[in-house]
Amino acid sequence: MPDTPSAPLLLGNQPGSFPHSVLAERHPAIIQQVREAFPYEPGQHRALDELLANCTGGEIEPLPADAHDRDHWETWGLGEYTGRSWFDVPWLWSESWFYRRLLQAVGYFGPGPWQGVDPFRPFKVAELDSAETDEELAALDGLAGRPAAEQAQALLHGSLWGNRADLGFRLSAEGARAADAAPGLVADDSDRLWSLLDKADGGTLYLVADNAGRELVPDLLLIAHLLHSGLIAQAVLHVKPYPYYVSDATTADVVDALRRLTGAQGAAAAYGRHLWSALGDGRLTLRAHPFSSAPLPYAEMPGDLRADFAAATLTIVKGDLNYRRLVGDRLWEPTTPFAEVATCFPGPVAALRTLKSDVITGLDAHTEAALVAAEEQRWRTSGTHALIQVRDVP
Ligand SMILES: O=P(O)(O)OC[C@@]1(O)O[C@H](CO)[C@@H](O)[C@@H]1O
Repeated sequence: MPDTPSAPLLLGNQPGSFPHSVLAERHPAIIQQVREAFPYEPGQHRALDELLANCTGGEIEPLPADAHDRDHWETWGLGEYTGRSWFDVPWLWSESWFYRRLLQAVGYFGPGPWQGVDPFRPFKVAELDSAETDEELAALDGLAGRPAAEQAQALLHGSLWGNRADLGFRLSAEGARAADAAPGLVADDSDRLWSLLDKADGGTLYLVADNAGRELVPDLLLIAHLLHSGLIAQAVLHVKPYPYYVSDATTADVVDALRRLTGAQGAAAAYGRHLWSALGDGRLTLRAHPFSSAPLPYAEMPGDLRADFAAATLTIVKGDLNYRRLVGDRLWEPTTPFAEVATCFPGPVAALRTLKSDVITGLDAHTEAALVAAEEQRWRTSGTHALIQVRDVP
């Protein structure tokens, strides 16, 4: 085992830092957006008021004795953190706790009439129904005549940059779009990604999804293309067991995305039908493991999930949060080798992520210097840069 240096864990208790702004500003904004999107009843408004007060100035409270997931949260550190400020526990932990508590406040876990009603659904649906999605789907027809490898690379990039379609991020970073002029890959291991799949010749691709809508659609298109071209024989798609980080994909979002594809025209509809039948005949499988919305890094994944990922030819891990969970939610030196900090993962893994938090590894010194010279530290959180990083040996 290489002697990997460690780095400070990210907490939310430094005013002016990105994690602090998420806890102090983004979470209240999300509560407001959700409140405005639904005709909630008085009990839900009261619970949202309480959550707002608690998440900004209160202490972490225990779950009700009969909460269905109390045992999970006890295992994940709730006992240890109860009574502490949300700002003083690991940032990764307090963010997940926020979504767990928000769902509780709106009655998502029931019992009752609001059980299972996704508080983020209106935002996800609006995005899926948008003109931008129409344009992206129509563009597939132009790709259809190109060589398979070129199509695959274009769809990989679609999946990568689709990660900018993050509704929670946009709530507090509307200005980020203005920096469109200088997007760029800060690390690109895509050749290694393709060579892993090529070598397996009909292997199994796992994809750990991130956001629904305009990220999930290109993720699904990538999977459809790789299945159709025969580069992979099977795919496994990990989604969240419940609504999370505003736009994270659940099974319901996969169904919505597939219906959107099959209801489109041309190549998009063909891909949609292909995925529909792949689900029916077992070539595409869905998973919604409880640990997918756990407040912990992948280093702490349970044995059953570890065994599942170990079966993959390659696992593509999408998005910023999954990256934080993969390498550890720490302020690494940007040149820390990715392969050293992703050792927790039980098989070949590729991270596809746009940069939306301070966590970064695997940069070469020249790239880091160029980013700092151009943008000071803004490149870390602006969502205008992206990476493809691969660790190919377990
Ligand atoms: O995982 P995703 O959807 O790419 O990004 C999630 C995100 O918006 O949320 C976190 C802050 O709340 C950051 O890690 C990141 O900016």
